[in-house]
Amino acid sequence: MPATPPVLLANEPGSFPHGVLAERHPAIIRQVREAFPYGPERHRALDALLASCTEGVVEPLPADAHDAGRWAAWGAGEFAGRSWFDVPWLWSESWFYRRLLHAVGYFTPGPWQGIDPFRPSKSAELDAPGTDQELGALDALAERSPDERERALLHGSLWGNRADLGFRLSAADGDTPSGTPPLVADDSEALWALLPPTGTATLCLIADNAGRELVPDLLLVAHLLTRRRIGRAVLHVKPYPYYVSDATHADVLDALRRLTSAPGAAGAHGRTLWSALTDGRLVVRAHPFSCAPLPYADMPGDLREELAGATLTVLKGDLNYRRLVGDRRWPPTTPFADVTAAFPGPVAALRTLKSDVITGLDAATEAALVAAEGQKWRTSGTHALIQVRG
Ligand SMILES: O=P(O)(O)OC[C@H]1O[C@](O)(CO)[C@@H](O)[C@@H]1O
Repeated sequence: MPATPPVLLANEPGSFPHGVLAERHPAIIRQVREAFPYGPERHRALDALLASCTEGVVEPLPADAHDAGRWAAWGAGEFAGRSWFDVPWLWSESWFYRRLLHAVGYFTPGPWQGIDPFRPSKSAELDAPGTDQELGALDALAERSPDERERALLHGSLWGNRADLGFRLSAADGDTPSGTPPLVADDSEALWALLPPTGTATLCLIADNAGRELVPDLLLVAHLLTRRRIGRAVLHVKPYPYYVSDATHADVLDALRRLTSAPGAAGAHGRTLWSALTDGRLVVRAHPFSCAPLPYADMPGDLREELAGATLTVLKGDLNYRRLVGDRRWPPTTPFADVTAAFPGPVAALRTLKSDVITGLDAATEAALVAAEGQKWRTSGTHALIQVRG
């Protein structure tokens, strides 16, 4: 393995991480302000957060915050007093969402306690007419062979990470603007090989976004249960709202209701999931580490033990990928197996490319991407990967 590069910071103007802190976070604060009729106190707290995250320094959580100790252990003490731009990017992004929840009173006893500031946008996505069309497309899939169906559902889950629920029947479906292949790595055969139809496998699916990503994730789980490629699934979601659209338990219930009220194949999958939840074949977990600003290499013992017992853990999305391989600008040909060696048990990443982090490419693929797009392919979300380490 090449020398380990440093973790990404956001202190280089013009870089992708810098843009996230300098532009995306202020835009998220604007979006949240408009999501609900928050009172003056909440607006003042949002003003203070805006000033802190753009020009200020990391300030510790109030000592009585329920998770002050946890965040202290995760680095809040070490980074206090430093510019948000000078601490690891993964850390400052994660800290932003924790501070945002503080600003809107999510954890504070009172009327705003437990109100997800991102709920309006999550609901709009789930309720959009496009979702009906996409769910309707499942009926046409029923006429395809089981293998084709399975492949389409895997790709639905993969591309759902782009918030683009398309049940693609082939890897070459869709074009990238530069004409390069959408999939930069495809270990799907290895994934299927890990899940033969014996009905005994346990799948841990570490979910990413709610709505139009979570729906195809759930459909994939329903299909795997039905085909007995798995006997049990554990769906890991976030314990509180995070990274705008990350799925919480409430979002799982919303998605499930959307499915069970749909006609045709979507409704049937919804009922499969409902009964799997009630009989324990499907379990939802919200481990605190799911919102940790740390790589999975640092996961606590209880989570490590749980994932070690899974036949396969699937991690969805860009952020989970960054946490899986380390939030570093690896040479793209760094072997995926090497950077995931510390992960307990077989692991698969399903992700569209939305940050600079990438591993496991072959040299020809990297060269073709760079020739066609410079470095844009890393962050544009038009490429995706399926990587597996058995
Ligand atoms: O929803 P995903 O796929 O985890 O993507 C989130 C990505 O968006 C960003 O927050 C900003 O683009 C990245 O930091 C992060 O990796």
